[in-house]
Amino acid sequence: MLKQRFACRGRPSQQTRPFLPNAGAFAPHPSRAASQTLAEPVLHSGDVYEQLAHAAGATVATAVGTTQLGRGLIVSRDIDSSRQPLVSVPVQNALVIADDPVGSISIYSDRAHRRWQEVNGELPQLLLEFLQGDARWDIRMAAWLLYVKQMAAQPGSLPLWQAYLGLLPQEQDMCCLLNYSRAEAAELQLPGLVAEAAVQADWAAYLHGKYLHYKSGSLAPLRLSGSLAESLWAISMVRSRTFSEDMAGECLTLMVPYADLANHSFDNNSTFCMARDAKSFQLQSLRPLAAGEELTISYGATKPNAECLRDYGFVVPGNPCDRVHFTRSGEASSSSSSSSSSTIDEEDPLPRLNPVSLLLALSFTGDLSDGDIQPQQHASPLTAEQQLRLARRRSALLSMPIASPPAAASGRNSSSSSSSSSGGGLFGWMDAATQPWTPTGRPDAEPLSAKQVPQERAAVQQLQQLLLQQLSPRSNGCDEQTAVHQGGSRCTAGCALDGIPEQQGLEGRSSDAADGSGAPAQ
Ligand SMILES: C[S@@+](CC[C@H](N)C(=O)[O-])C[C@H]1O[C@@H](n2cnc3c(N)ncnc32)[C@H](O)[C@@H]1O
Repeated sequence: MLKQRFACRGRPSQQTRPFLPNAGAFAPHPSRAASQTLAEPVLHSGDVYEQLAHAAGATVATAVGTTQLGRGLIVSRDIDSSRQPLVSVPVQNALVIADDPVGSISIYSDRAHRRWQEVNGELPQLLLEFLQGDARWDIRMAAWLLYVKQMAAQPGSLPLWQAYLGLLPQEQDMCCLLNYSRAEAAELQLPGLVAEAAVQADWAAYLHGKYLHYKSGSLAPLRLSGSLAESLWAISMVRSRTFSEDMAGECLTLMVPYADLANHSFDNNSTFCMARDAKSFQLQSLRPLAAGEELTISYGATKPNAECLRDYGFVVPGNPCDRVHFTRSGEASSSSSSSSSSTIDEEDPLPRLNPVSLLLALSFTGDLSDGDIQPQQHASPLTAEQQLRLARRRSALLSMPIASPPAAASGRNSSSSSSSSSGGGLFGWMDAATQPWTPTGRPDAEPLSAKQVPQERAAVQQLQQLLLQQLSPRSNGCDEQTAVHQGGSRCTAGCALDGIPEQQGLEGRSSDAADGSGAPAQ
C-alpha cells in the first residue's frame, strides 16, 4: 500500500486538481473544473514522461495523461489478463530504505543502497548512516530526496533524478495537509482535521530544525535544506508518493520514479509489488484492461475521506469507506470525520465482537488464522456491479476498529485451556496464541474463553439482525450505504446488499429485511 500519511495545500475544493509540475509539461483537463464526471483521459503531448521512463530504465505499457483524478497513468494497449506488468522500474533507479533498519533485517535495503551508489556515485557517509539509522522512514527518505535534488542541480549530474524532480509537484502545488496554513486548515472546519493539520505542520517544522536545516540540523554538513518550505516540500513528496512493500519480512519504503504517477481508486485495476527476482518494482494489472483506461492502485482499501485528506490531500467522491453514524434515535450524524464524538456509547445496542466473529458475521470463509480469508462463494455468479458493491461494503466494514471482549474473561491462559473444549475450528483457533488477523492491523481483542463462545455466537447473530434492521437497502440508492456505530473503542458496522440476491447476502439474514424493507432506525 502506498505509505499512509498526508498530503496537500489549498482549500478542499483544490484537493482534486492535478499537480502542475512544469508549465507546458502538464495541463489540466479543461472539463475538470466544471465537472467531476468521468472524462476521456487527455494524453500529454511531448516526451518528458517518455524521457523519464527511459531515464528510469522502465518498461511501460502506459502513457501519462490527465484524467478525472488528475495527472495519472493511462494504459496504452489492451492487456488481456491479470498480473501483467504494466510498469517495471529497476530497483537501482528507486530510492529504497528499510522501515525499521535497526530493529529488523536490512538485506534488501542495504543491497539497494549499494546498487544505487554503483549507478549514481557514493552517498556521503553521514547520509548513508542516517538512511540506515533509526530515524523515522519519512525523514530519512526526505533527506535522501533533498540530497538527490542538490546533486541533480549540477549540470549533467543524475539525469534520471533531474527528469524526476522536474516533474514532481512544486512547492506551490502541494496539497498535503502539512502544507496547509492555519487559516487554510481552519476552512476545513472538521475539528479533527484542523488539529491534525497543525500537528503535522509543527512536526514537519521540528524535523526541519532537528535534521534538515543547513545550519542547525544534525545533517547540516550536507546542507540539505535552506528553508522550511524546502523541507516541507520534501516531506510532503515522501509522504504522498512512497510505496511500502514487504520483502521476505523486510518492510521497505520505496520512492519509484514514474510508478509513483499512479493514482488511487477504491476499485483499483492494478497493484504494485517487487518482482519475484527483487530486481524491479512493478505495477501489475489485476484484470484485463482496455487501452485508454487509467491505471489505478490502492493507497489503502479502507480509508474514509478524512483519512484520504489527512494522508494524501485528496478526497474521493462517494468514498465507500465513509460512514454514517446512527444514534439510537435514528439521527444520522457526520459521515467521514474520524474525530466526530459519539453520543451513543451509553446506550449502544450493538454487540461487541471479536474480530473473527465479525468476519463470520460478514460471511467470510477461509483460513482465518493466517489472514487468508475469502468472501463466501456464491452459487450463481454476481454481476460486476454486485461484486463491486459487495467488496466495497466489506472493505468499509472491515476498516473499523474492532471491539474487545470483556477483559475479565479473556486471559491467554484460560483461553488455551478452552481450545479443546471449544472444539477447535474457528473458535478453537481464536484460543491459540496467534492473534486474530484484521486488515486494520493487530486487533485489540484477546482470545475468547470457552464460556464466551456461545455469547459470541449469539452476538454474531444479533449483529446480523441489527444491521439488517437498521439499514435500508433501498432508502437512498447509494451502494455505499454503511452504518457504523462508534463509541469509545467500540465500533461495529452494518451493510445491506441491495441488488444482491438474498442467498448471496449476509448469512442468517432475516426474512423481513431480506425484502429490502428494513428502514434505518428511527
Ligand atoms: C503518488 S501521487 C500520484 C500521481 C499524481 N497525480 C501526480 O500528478 O503526481 C499521489 C497524489 O496524487 C493525487 N491523487 C492520487 N489519487 C487521487 C484520487 N483518487 N483523486 C484525487 N487525487 C488523487 C493526490 O494529490 C496524491 O497526493
